[in-house]
Amino acid sequence: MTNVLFKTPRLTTVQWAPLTELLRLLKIAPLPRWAAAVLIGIGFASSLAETVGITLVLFFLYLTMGQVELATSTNGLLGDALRHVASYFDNSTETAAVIFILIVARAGLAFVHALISARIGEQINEVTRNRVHQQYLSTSYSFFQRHDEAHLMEVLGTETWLISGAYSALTRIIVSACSLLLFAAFLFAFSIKITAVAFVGSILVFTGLRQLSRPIRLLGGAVKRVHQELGAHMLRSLQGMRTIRVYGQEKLHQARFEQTSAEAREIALGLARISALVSPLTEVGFLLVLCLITAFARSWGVEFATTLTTIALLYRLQPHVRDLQSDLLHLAQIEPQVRSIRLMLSTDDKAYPNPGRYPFKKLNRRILFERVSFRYETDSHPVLHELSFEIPVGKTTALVGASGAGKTTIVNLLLRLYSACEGTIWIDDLPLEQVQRTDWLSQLAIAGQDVDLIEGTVIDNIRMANQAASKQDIFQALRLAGISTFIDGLPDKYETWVGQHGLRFSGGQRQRLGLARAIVRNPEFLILDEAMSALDRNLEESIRQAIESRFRGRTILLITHRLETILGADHIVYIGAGQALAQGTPAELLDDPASPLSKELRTGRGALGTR
Ligand SMILES: Nc1ncnc2c1ncn2[C@@H]1O[C@H](COP(=O)(O)OP(=O)(O)OP(=O)(O)O)[C@@H](O)[C@H]1O
Repeated sequence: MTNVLFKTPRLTTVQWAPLTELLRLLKIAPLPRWAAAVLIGIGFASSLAETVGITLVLFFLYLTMGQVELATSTNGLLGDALRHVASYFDNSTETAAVIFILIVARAGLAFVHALISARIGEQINEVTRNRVHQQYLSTSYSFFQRHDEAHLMEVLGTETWLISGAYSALTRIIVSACSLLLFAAFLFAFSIKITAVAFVGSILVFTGLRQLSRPIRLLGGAVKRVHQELGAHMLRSLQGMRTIRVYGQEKLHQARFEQTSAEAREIALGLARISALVSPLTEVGFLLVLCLITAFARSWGVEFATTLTTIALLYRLQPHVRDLQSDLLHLAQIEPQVRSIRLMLSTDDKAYPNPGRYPFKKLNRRILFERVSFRYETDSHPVLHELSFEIPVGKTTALVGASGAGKTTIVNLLLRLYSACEGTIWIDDLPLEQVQRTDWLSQLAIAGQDVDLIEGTVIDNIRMANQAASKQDIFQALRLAGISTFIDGLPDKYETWVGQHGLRFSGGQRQRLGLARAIVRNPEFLILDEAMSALDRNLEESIRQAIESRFRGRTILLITHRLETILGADHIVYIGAGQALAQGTPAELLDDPASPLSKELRTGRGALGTR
């Protein structure tokens, strides 16, 4: 990913790459149809008001200096235009009034342009933000394994906000381009020769300034990288706060943060230095062009009025060229961010979970794994290899096996976080992938060893599993999970704020919150993946009994290393090296001297599969 983002396109494409990139992004987050036409129209009208205004200002000067005769005797279109103007206005007050109206009109148009541009820009920001967020929630779960959190935060939290700026720059580029065209048309009509000199000179200035685009783009890429690194440092410090302090790593982490922070400052300064060059270089470049024009005009004997008008127009043209350059450079600077948003929004390189076709009401007979193989990465070793076993409905099945045998992976497949690479998981008579995902998940709940607590209150955390749960349901679930007394004793009780890691709760309390969360869903199929591993035996036993009586007749999948729990199950599946090595009732497995369960029992362990 990082390589793709910072890969530098061929030099020939570098100049216009930022514009192309933005236009490609805008296709994904489309503009209202009328926007471009209206903005170009306003830009054009504004330029027209400006060019006509300049011509009138010149006429006004001739008028006040008593030089109208001389000016209107000029040949060519300028003479025609001035004669035309002279036939309308014979006093300076009227001319000044029209100039004033034109200036006000231009200012009004600029205001309307800014309003529309801001409105559409914010709309694009919003659409982009929402789509990136939606992308995070809808792409395959494995997508997140390949991207670091800092990058995902940077794209959603920072980069999506840059799009309105990019869009405003684009609209200003359109307006500046309109102005340039109109100025060029006026100049061309007044004097072809001078326009040719101005054109060649402007192209040289423009090309010279465009050379800044490459370093700016590279620095823009560096900004992205350094921001991402800063984000990674921040996440590390916040998420690893306890570890950093426990191991006394504060100085080291502060030093690393400061180093990246200093790098960010240097890059920002580099950008500021290059951007600051635009204005003086444009001014000097245009001054040279004006000198050239004056020299050529003299040697070609061009009339004074024509020379003066073209110079005035060219002088007014200069800010437009400068703005155009600044906006193009701004786009070049944020191109890496625009590209990263586009790549994030692109659906071509991403997989999406299959929503499934068939509605699903109730699990009736069994869940069957049939020769299921799975690997996390395409080229990695399979974690599950032609695994076959059954989870009978309405019973408690214990999944046993050594650490790393693949038990949680089986749960991940059942939760449809991943899909089997080969083989089929049957839900009664339907392959799991074909069952409507939302229907299937509505029947399911999981409590695990590590509980994903979110920023929010205790109630918010429990409601993650069931938004419709009443407070009464939540209290009952917490009671069943054996944590209600503790919560009742907290100053804010159920409104107590639970941080991301729930660090104010002990490991066992966090697990019980996770259990309450699963219980409140009232599932037909409950998965307990080492969900009580942090509890003492007595507490585990009492909660397990409470859960069993509450969910009697429903399907429970239990992953545990505790022997008593395993022996209390209706059905046991023993997993080893990604395969089911044995399965049956506890009695069947204990009676079979070859079964791994009876072998382990003979070794006299109190816990199974811990090797
Ligand atoms: N997201 C992942 N990406 C790559 N490999 C993974 C991922 N999750 C698990 N694995 C690998 O898959 C194998 C099985 O892991 P799994 O968590 O399913 O084992 P487990 O039987 O639940 O172990 P434990 O009892 O220790 O929880 C391990 O070798 C592990 O490294």
